[in-house]
Amino acid sequence: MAHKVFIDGEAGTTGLQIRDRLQQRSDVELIQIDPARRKEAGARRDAMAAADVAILCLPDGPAKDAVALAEGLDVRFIDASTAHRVDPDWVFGFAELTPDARTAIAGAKYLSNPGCYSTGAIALLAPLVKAGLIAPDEALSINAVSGYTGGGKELIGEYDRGEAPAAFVYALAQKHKHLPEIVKYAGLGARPVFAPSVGNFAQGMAVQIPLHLNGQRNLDNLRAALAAHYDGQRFISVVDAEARVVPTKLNDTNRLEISVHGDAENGCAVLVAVLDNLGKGASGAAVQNLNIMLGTDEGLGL
Ligand SMILES: NC(=O)C1=CN([C@@H]2O[C@H](COP(=O)(O)OP(=O)(O)OC[C@H]3O[C@@H](n4cnc5c(N)ncnc54)[C@H](OP(=O)(O)O)[C@@H]3O)[C@@H](O)[C@H]2O)C=CC1
Ligand SMILES: CC(=O)N[C@@H](CCC(=O)OP(=O)(O)O)C(=O)O
Repeated sequence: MAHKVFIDGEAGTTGLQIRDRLQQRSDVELIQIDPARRKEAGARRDAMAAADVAILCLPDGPAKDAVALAEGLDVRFIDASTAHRVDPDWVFGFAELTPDARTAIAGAKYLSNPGCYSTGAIALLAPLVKAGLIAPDEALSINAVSGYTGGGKELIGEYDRGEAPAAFVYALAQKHKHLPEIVKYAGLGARPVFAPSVGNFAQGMAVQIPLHLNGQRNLDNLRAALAAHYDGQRFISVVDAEARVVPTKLNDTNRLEISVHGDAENGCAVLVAVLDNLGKGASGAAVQNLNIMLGTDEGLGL
């Protein structure tokens, strides 16, 4: 029998991409509501009651409301928003993070999907903190460039109407919503400085972490620790450092690629993660998590 899945926020950027990935599948039946009623509490509760899994592709407030709305229902959640990512009652859906992550995801009733920038930053930092090559309390900085779909319908509208600049840097007040999850899941004891930016391209991102080399921390050891952590993973790999890193390289895939750049003589390095903000950074990861929760092949539809 097909698994019943309701995408709350199906008309949004993340929701549409999840729907595209699921609607061809015979093992999944999408529960849909009349678009005109898509924000009505009653219609949404009925849809959640009929579903095995509800995928929330909503802003944070409505995502919290949706969980409250489902009180008493036998439905599992995947929340694509930031609302529950550091909530201890929710499983953080990053399958490649730890050896037992997939077991936790498979058994989750409440699962939060990682943020796009966070996916890149945590993918780079967590293995290196664990390997002792980055101290948890080290003063770190993270730079990133994202396609504009990361800003949802509102920012997409600005670019579509020609009202947005070719590129901009933002969130410099250090209150970006991804910082708490980066600190928690990378295993940091101090908040990194985060400077994201947006460019005039729809999808794709590159997350960069500059590092000074020292003692054990050389380019080979950094690369070896990351390669060992992701050895055998289907969607994350360590690749050669190219002169140009192109943020759109992995668009329309669920992949994330890591490269280690730098110069031993100068003692400086930059770690880079490339991913599609709508792929491994959102909708692809949500489908990967759904597959693990349903006990099907992790890469189905990806
Ligand atoms: N875009 C990205 O790269 C990523 C997004 N996310 C997260 O996913 C979530 C969705 O983001 P995104 O798809 O980009 O956003 P969009 O703005 O594209 O879509 C949000 C959708 O939610 C709907 N919505 C808003 N309020 C309500 C409500 N009260 N009840 C029901 N539906 C509502 C909107 O309806 P309407 O159609 O009327 O506007 C819209 O369809 C957010 O929490 C975002 O942070 C996570 C990772 C990456
Ligand atoms: C380009 C852009 O605006 N990006 C968004 C992050 C993407 C997103 O919505 O992230 P989560 O839902 O994963 O937290 C931002 O910086 O707020």
